[in-house]
Amino acid sequence: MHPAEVFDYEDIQLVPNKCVIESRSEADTSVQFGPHRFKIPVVPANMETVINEPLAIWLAKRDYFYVMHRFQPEERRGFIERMHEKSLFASISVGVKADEHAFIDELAAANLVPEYITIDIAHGHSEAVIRMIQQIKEKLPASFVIAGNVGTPEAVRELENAGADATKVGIGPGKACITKLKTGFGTGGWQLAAVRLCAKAARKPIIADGGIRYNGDIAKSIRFGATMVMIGSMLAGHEQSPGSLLTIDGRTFKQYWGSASEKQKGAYRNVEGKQMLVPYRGDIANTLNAMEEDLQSSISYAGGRNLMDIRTVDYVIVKSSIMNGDSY
Ligand SMILES: NC(=O)C1=CN([C@@H]2O[C@H](COP(=O)(O)OP(=O)(O)OC[C@H]3O[C@@H](n4cnc5c(N)ncnc54)[C@H](OP(=O)(O)O)[C@@H]3O)[C@@H](O)[C@H]2O)C=CC1
Ligand SMILES: Nc1nc2c(ncn2[C@@H]2O[C@H](COP(=O)(O)O)[C@@H](O)[C@H]2O)c(=O)[nH]1
Repeated sequence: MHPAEVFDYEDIQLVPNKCVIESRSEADTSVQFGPHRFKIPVVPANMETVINEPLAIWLAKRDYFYVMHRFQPEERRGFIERMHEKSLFASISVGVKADEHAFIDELAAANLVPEYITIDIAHGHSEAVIRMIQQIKEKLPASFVIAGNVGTPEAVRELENAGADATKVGIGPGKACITKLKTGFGTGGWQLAAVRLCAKAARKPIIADGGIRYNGDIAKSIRFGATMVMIGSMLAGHEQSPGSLLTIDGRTFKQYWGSASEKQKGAYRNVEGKQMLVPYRGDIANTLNAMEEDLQSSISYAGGRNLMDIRTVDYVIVKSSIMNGDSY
């Protein structure tokens, strides 16, 4: 890989084009992803401190994408039923162990078909994920399958060839992640470049997952080939976020922990995530509205009218990668 091709969000600036709209409100940020069209190309991370059932309902009712986490497996069947009773789409996560294969069989036998199924494991370029994709495609062919996480073009191609409808890119760039420090592997520090390489190889949509620190990083992800952007820490600090609210020295925070943290696992075994606090940010509606408005502005700077007009703008690399502010 040429060094010039290795960069992260903070290293890139997009180059403006002549504006063709009279108001930012004319810019259309919506995106088609699988069977639905969503208001913005943003999905809260499928983590226990980021999404829960009330927030999933809130998001689905307002045309935002969501992916429910997989850490209360006994709740998932009822969750799908309750979403469908409300005429809302059901979007769940699964792992790859034997009981997860049994769960897919159970859904198929009950004719319960989630609109979206995300296969969520740390190292998604594996036979275990390929087997799970194949099983879902055989038993629940109408479900849109998102597989991950991966960090290479080869992995994207292999999971797509196995039947995945979308792949999720990002090994170790997350705020609560310590994979890069504990294992030496991943896309931490060059996540945006990894999204670019993966998107060039992809024939299906890519989700850029992890490392988003500013709203402008959403536009940068779209520029480099993502169709959807998964966000954890920036969406964990809200009134609706499941983590507990804490006040320290007069400042309010919400809990945020990695899905591979000791807190999530209940034991210090194969830990690749940490627990932390994120500033409390109030109503998530305001944050999502701000993301939409900033994306409308991005589209205007791109000289376009629609989200995908961002794809073709020029860019410059302005400085070297750092570790994205993360620490162990
Ligand atoms: N995006 C990211 O960078 C990362 C995300 N995570 C998140 O943490 C959660 C837990 O992830 P995960 O531990 O994969 O889930 P699981 O504990 O469900 O593991 C899934 C399966 O994959 C195996 N496995 C996991 N990692 C590896 C590996 N490196 N090599 C070989 N086999 C492996 C596990 O076996 P065994 O446990 O016996 O090895 C298990 O059988 C998920 O939500 C995941 O998304 C975790 C780390 C990185
Ligand atoms: N290496 C780890 N990555 C994790 C863990 N839990 C979640 N994640 C990934 O992070 C993103 C969110 O990133 P953010 O920068 O927006 O906060 C999430 O979607 C997962 O892919 C973990 O324990 N270890």
